[in-house]
Amino acid sequence: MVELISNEIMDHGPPVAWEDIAGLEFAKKTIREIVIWPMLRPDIFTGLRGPPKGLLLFGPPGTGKTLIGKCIACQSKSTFFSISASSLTSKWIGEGEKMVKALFMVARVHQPSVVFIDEIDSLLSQRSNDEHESSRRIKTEFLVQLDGATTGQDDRILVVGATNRPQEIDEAARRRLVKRLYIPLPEETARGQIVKRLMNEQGNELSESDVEFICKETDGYSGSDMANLCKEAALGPIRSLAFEDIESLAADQVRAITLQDFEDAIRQVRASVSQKDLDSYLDWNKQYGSFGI
Ligand SMILES: Nc1ncnc2c1ncn2[C@@H]1O[C@H](COP(=O)(O)OP(=O)(O)OP(=O)(O)O)[C@@H](O)[C@H]1O
Repeated sequence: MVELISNEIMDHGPPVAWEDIAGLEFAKKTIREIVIWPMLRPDIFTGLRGPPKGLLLFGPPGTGKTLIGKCIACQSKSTFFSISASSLTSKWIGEGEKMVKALFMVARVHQPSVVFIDEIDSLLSQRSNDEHESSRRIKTEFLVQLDGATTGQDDRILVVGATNRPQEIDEAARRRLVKRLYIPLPEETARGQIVKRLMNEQGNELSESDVEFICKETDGYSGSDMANLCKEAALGPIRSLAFEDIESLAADQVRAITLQDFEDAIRQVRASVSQKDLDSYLDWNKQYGSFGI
C-alpha cells in the first residue's frame, strides 16, 4: 500500500509556479500569507502564528483548485499527495479505509506534506442513513486522520480539500477545515492570460485586440472552459485541410490559428457554470467563507 501511495498518490509531475495560475490574486496573496510563509518558517510562525492545518478551496469546477493545491506544495517545498475522494470508494474497493490510514502515515514520513483531497464533499457530506457501510468507515477513518493531522503540534501536514459543492459539507468537517477560501471564475484579464499562455505553444496570428475580443466574449467561462475553447480553436486550422492532405502535409505548413477559429469555437464551447450556481457559492462564502464579504 505504501508503494501504491508512492506511485499513484504522491505527485511527481512538473512543478507549478504562481505565474502558472492566471488571476486569483486575492486567493494567491492570502495563501502566501497564511500558509506558505508559516510552512517555510515554522520557527517564526509558532503558537498563535502557526499555520492552519486544514484549508478548503471551494468554487465552480475548473477554476484552478487543483493547480493551487499543487502550487502550495511546490512553493512550500512540501511533498504533494493528491487523491480524489471518489477514488477511495470506487478504485480501491474495500481498501479505502486502509488507504486513508496509509496515506497519512506516508505523508507523516515525508513531511512537510500537503495532502490534497479533490471532491472532498463526497467524503465529508452530511451523514445519511442509506450510506454504504464501507463509505461510512472511510469517512470515520478520514475524520480521525484529519484530527490527528490538524491537532498534532509537531506534524507539518496541511490538508487541502477542494469542492464544487461546499453546501454538502457538514458542520464537523467545516470546523476542521479552518480556512475556507472561495476560488471564483477567472476575470477578463485572467482569461486573457490563459489564452496567451496556451496560444504561446501554437502558431497563431492573434493580436492584442483579438485577445481582448475573445476575453469580452467569454464572460462566465471557467479556466477549464477557456482551456477547452483554446483546444477547439486550435483544431480550426486542421479542419480547414482536405482529408487527403493531412497525411502528407508537413507540420510547419499547418496555418496559424486566427480570430475566426476562436469565433467558431465560441459557438461550440459554452460556459459550463450557471448564474444560479455562482449565486449559491457567493451565499456560502458569505456565511462560512473565511474571507467572505
Ligand atoms: N486560474 C487558472 N489559470 C490557469 N489555468 C487554469 C486556471 N483555472 C483552470 N485552469 C485550467 O483548467 C484546468 C482544470 O483546472 P483544475 O483541475 O485546477 O480545476 P479545479 O478547480 O480543480 O476543477 P475541478 O473542481 O473540476 O476538479 C487546468 O488544468 C488548467 O488548464
